[in-house]
Amino acid sequence: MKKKIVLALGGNALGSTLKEQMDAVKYTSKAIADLIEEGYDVVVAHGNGPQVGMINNAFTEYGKVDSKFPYMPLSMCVAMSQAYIGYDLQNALREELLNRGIKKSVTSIITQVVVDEEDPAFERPTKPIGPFMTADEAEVNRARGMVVVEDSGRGYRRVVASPKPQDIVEIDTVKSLLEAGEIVIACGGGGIPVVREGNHLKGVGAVIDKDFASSLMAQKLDADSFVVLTAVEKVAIKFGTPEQEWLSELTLDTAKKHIENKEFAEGSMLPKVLAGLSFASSKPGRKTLITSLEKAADGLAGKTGTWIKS
Ligand SMILES: Nc1ncnc2c1ncn2[C@@H]1O[C@H](COP(=O)(O)OP(=O)(O)O)[C@@H](O)[C@H]1O
Ligand SMILES: NC(=O)OP(=O)(O)O
Repeated sequence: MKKKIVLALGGNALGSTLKEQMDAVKYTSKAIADLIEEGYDVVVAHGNGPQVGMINNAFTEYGKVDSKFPYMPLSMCVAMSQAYIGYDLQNALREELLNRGIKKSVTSIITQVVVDEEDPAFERPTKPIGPFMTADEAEVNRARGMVVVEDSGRGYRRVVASPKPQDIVEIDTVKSLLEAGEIVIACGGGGIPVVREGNHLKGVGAVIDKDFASSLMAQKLDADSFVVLTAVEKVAIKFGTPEQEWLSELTLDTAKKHIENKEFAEGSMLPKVLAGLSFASSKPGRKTLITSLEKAADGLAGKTGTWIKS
């Protein structure tokens, strides 16, 4: 039987600017097409931090030129980022598959993800979006009402609320397309954050973490494996120190111990490990792989990467 996998693509698979994105998606599509050729049924999710920040900044700047222009909600900017990235990614993947003689349609689904309006994350913005800033630019933007934090010595970045995903509105559509043998791109940028108001879905100002949203999607699709693709081949403890130790496997217990010891950086590796743990512990037999895009096929073949198993 074919194996179902959900891939979560990190920032290095997409680039930050349009030129970088157009180049990166070609490269990324080759790695995804390799997995499709190997016989995996694939659903792809992706991040949007740089892109959603760029879109939001563009509307803010335009608002200064045209005072009649209405405020553009962050939820709408997430929707735009899904289309902006999905358009390039689905075309690159479609072309790569055709070049290999594989005829499969690739579809990006505008995906809404339900969050809890009472989620404490709304009171404590943590998700970095947009470009890095200098200390002076950070001050100017703080005066405009943005929350800006210093990011691990790399500069300053705007942060926004990042509530936990509770439900995926379009999950049945994703399931149907997957069962029909199509390649689906869904939960882009963690999904458009919405809250339910009866039959109405109201967009809210936040950016959901794509690792948490794609872990939830993998659980709802009953995927065999959840695969988090980032810039490192494995997860490490004592990361970035001379004692750094790459890990091939994390059990639920060892992962919890390393989390308590603060081995995984908040805002980068920690959400990946937590999202991976959530999938691996949701049903016996489910496994999460964290590795790089280049090593995805080797990782799935059990040759590398960090596997999280229950
Ligand atoms: N313990 C760790 N093990 C491995 N990488 C880590 C660790 N802590 C932090 N990192 C860093 O986290 C990065 C992944 O986070 P990030 O770049 O935010 O993800 P994304 O690929 O989704 O954009 C890795 O490339 C690495 O530089
Ligand atoms: N939404 C999201 O998690 O984006 P990044 O992966 O780019 O941070």
